[in-house]
Amino acid sequence: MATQTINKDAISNLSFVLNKPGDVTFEERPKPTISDPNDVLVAVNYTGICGSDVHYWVHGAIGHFVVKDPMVLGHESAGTVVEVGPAVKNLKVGDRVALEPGYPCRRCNFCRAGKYNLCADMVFAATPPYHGTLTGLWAAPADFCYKLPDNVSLQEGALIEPLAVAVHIVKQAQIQPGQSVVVMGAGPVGLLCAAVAKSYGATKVVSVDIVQSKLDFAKSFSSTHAYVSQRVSPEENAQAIKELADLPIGADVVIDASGAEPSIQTSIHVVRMGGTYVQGGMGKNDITFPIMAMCLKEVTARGSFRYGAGDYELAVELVRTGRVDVKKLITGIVSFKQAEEAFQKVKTGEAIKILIAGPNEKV
Ligand SMILES: NC(=O)c1ccc[n+]([C@@H]2O[C@H](COP(=O)([O-])OP(=O)(O)OC[C@H]3O[C@@H](n4cnc5c(N)ncnc54)[C@H](O)[C@@H]3O)[C@@H](O)[C@H]2O)c1
Ligand SMILES: OC[C@H](O)C(O)[C@@H](O)CO
Repeated sequence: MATQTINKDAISNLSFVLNKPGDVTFEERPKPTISDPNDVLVAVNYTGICGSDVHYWVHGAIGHFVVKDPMVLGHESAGTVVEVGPAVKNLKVGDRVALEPGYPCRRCNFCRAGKYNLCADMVFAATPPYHGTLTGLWAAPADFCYKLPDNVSLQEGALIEPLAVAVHIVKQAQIQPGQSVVVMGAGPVGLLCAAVAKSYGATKVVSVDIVQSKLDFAKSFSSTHAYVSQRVSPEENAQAIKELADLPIGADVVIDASGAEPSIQTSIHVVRMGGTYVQGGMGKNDITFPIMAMCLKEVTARGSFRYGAGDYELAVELVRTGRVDVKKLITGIVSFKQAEEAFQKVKTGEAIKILIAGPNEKV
């Protein structure tokens, strides 16, 4: 099959580049091309801002990932296919897709086992040294681009990435119908974890945060209960959560989507004997952790990192079927040239999700 193209030359590849902490510029970068017959070229329509983008913008590093050279930010994107490689079977020009932004080696044991998020050779957008998706054109393997159903918008498509993070966390938690779930943190990831937990059949979903307005939103979104964490001991906060949600023996599952030390400590005290705890939040590298409570309760503790086989497909399906209404998380949409202002709003906590329109998109 011959390579199809549309109007690619008319598309700008203006990109939002982080030069060093606090220093961002717009730059017309060379257009990517299809280098593998299985690749597609996508015009990026919308990109959400993740906490990690903000972290790189402010600090220039996350753990051992350090921005040493200028790097294009962004990895939560949806776009429109403008060119397909000759071997691509699943997509055609004009298809609207959610972009999965990490490309594993496909050959190591983790990749072969479907746990490709653990691949040591992962090439992940906007994780140094790799450029991100706040750009005009993006080249990607076609099987990491997920066609959006007709009833799912491109704006919703940009929310598939954080939703896939939540899907992976909830899968790690192995939630069963009728179970109780406490979610620490009511930022985008925590909110989406609560919604996915509910769609997995959890009947009590308690959101915990330190900000009342976030919890008000959580209640309107999908949580059955909300608790404002107090400046008391983790044991006292855990007891108050149990009383609030009528969970005398504790919650079946606790998910941390905050990364905050007090919240992680409270989690272990609020989970029931034999319950499950999943670490989704990324905070300090090391914290004080209540190992005795974990040991005596025989807690099953798991980590969760990005997403793996089937997670993007399920995220798209949850949106298609209306089980998770990601539209409600979109606080606003700004033009590409307003990207820095949007970053500022996310940093100050003024917005849940702001989408940045692609450089070729009219707002
Ligand atoms: N595991 C992964 O693959 C993965 C992927 C994306 C994001 N993350 C991480 O998930 C976390 C959530 O992401 P987000 O985008 O929602 O971030 P966010 O910063 O918007 O949300 C974190 C929330 O935690 C709340 N919080 C802070 N201290 C708290 C405490 N003591 N108790 C309860 N809540 C508290 C904050 O008020 C905020 O609402 C972050 O740590 C992020 O780095 C992990
Ligand atoms: O959603 C994916 C995450 O934001 C990334 O893994 C980032 O936190 C580290 O590269």
